[in-house]
Amino acid sequence: MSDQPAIAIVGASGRMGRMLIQTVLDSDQATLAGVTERAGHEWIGKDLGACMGGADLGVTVSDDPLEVFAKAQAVIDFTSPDATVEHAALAAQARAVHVIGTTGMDDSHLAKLSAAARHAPIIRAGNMSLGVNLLVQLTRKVAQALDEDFDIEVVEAHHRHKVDAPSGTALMLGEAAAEGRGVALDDVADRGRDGITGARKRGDIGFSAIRGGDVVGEHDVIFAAEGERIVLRHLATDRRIFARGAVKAAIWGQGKNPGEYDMMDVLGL
Ligand SMILES: NC(=O)C1=CN([C@@H]2O[C@H](COP(=O)(O)OP(=O)(O)OC[C@H]3O[C@@H](n4cnc5c(N)ncnc54)[C@H](O)[C@@H]3O)[C@@H](O)[C@H]2O)C=CC1
Ligand SMILES: O=C(O)C1=N[C@H](C(=O)O)C[C@H](O)C1
Repeated sequence: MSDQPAIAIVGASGRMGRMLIQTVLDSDQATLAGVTERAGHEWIGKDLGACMGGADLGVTVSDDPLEVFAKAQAVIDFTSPDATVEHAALAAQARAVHVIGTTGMDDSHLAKLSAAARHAPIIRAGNMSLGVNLLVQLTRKVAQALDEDFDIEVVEAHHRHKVDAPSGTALMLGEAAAEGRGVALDDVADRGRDGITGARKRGDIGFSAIRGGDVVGEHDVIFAAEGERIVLRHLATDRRIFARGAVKAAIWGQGKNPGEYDMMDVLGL
């Protein structure tokens, strides 16, 4: 076996799936173990290269994750919460590092991931880019330095196909702001303003989501006081930043003990 990890990509035809496959194929530090799509998808049983509009790669798109994971040291998963939970159990069975970018998880999904992480490492982040993970750190620091005279608002924009809101990144930023303030996000989050909402509650952390066109991902954390405003901003213009982070995580996770990790661990932030 080569010392480069073989990586399985699930959700091969997705916006992130395609980007991840290309990133692994271009990497000199990892190889492609195989790819999956959901049962019934038109790519199943076909050659991946042809599906992606190029020459044959000799890799057949599978709908059997366990068969693909058995050949892999890592699985990268940007699919849906229900699919990710199923993949987590199978990746744990195969003792493969599971890198999860999927967002929109609820508490029951997270509990199942924690159970799987008892058997193999899981690295999960709502955003795998270096820039956003730095922004998370900055947000925590700024929130720590300012008092509640500064109202905190997180504003995010994404493409028209995104199905969850607020984005995983917005929630990471909100969590960091709450931590900086020494409060629990659940106690202060204001996620759905509409109609006669009443004046803003002091100390709340507000979230707003814009959906349209092909926006890759934009996040502002606004600290607004009387007479001044600080805006921390990240603009993603290319999904490669997420794919590079995920492949880095898959490599970093090799040899790690079972448990739950995030991109702060991978990036050493
Ligand atoms: N953490 C991060 O850095 C990022 C996270 N994301 C998240 O990744 C997820 C996917 O995003 P996109 O690629 O834009 O969505 P997409 O809808 O383009 O792709 C998802 C793919 O997963 C496939 N899929 C669904 N169930 C499956 C199953 N059981 N087995 C195999 N494949 C299955 C779908 O058929 C689809 O091709 C979302 O939750 C999104 O928020 C997206 C970009 C960056
Ligand atoms: O769905 C997306 O596209 C993205 N999802 C992630 C999120 O929910 O924050 C990361 C990135 O913003 C793109």
